[in-house]
Amino acid sequence: EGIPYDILARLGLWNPQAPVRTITDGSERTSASASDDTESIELKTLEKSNGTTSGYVAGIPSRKQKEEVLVVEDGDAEEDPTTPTAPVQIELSEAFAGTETHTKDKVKGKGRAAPVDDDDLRVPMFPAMNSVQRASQPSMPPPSLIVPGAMAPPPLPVPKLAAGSPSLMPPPSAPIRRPAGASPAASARNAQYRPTPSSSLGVPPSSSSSLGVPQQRSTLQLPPTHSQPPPKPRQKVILTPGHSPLDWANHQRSLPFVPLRRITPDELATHGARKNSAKVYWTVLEGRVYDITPYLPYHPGGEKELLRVAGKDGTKLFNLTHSWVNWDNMLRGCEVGILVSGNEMPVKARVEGGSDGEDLESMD
Ligand code: HEM
Repeated sequence: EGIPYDILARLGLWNPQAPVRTITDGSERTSASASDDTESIELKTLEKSNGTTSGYVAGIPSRKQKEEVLVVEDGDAEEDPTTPTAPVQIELSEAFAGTETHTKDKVKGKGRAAPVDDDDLRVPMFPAMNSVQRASQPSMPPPSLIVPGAMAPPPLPVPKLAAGSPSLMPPPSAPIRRPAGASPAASARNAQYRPTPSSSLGVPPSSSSSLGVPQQRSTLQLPPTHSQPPPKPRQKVILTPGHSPLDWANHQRSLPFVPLRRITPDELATHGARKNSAKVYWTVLEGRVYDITPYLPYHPGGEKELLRVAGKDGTKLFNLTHSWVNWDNMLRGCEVGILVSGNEMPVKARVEGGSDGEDLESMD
């Protein structure tokens, strides 16, 4: 058991040239000093009590002997020699003045032969590795780790953050990717979240174009459709107050009933947008003649658009514009007759040159 003393000697924990060695060799007490005599006496006592000198091997004292001798040096002969106290430090300090001290526990505790083992001696760094104190003295290792004959721990790599360091590449410049269709204002807003090229903490830019990968479109964006031209902007007409569709529905019911009559294209033409002093406008939807004059201020598409069909058949244009509109129901109170050809008119009416006063019931 125990650590070979040659290893202890290499590690500086034991010096064969130290006075301690002469003390343990009881047969060589010829030119001892006063202190040596005292130590020899105590050694004899120990030999008596133990009855053996088994701890002495080739002039190198065993650890137990060292402890006993150290107890003697401590001046307390009755102290338990196995008590883990500081005498070892005293002895080693005297043997190697100016060098590092080691406690007995470190040698004895786990029976290890390497007191410089980092697992046992690892202590928190002070100053810290990246502290200002260490930076001012970069070559000075921690004093608690100095062991004679042992290598100092290699300095931990400290990252160099200084600009221009040849070991570090400069941060790549972040390409500014602007999505298609983004407004300059939106790009300006997003710019504050984009890492600047000078920032070393920014996320490295991922330039997909440099990798040959086509840039992905946003999944929220509708696929482009080139089959149809873009629709024209809707021409919204601001209706005057009190002329909403609901208002028209109420107003239509209040219109007086007009007996339906046969209306020729010539009579229809007299109710057109031009040369109409009466300002009464008629139109035809699927053969039925409607007076659209009261509806003009209610038309969501505006009066101008509605007057395009005044004095003529407006079925085609109506359906091209809004075929979904239920014109039959909307213009029920505005109906004035049915469109007939000139040949369908009675002879009397044709001779008289008009159909005014001829309703459909009288013609039947
Ligand atoms: C002849 C009887 C007509 C009636 C009863 C009528 C009725 C209506 C109605 C109810 C709407 C609203 C449709 C909706 O919001 O979905 C509308 C919108 C419109 N109408 Fe007419 N319309 C008539 C004739 C015309 C004509 C001849 C034109 C012109 C060619 C026209 C042009 C428009 C336009 C452009 C709109 C869209 C207004 C908007 O965008 O809000 N309408 N019309």
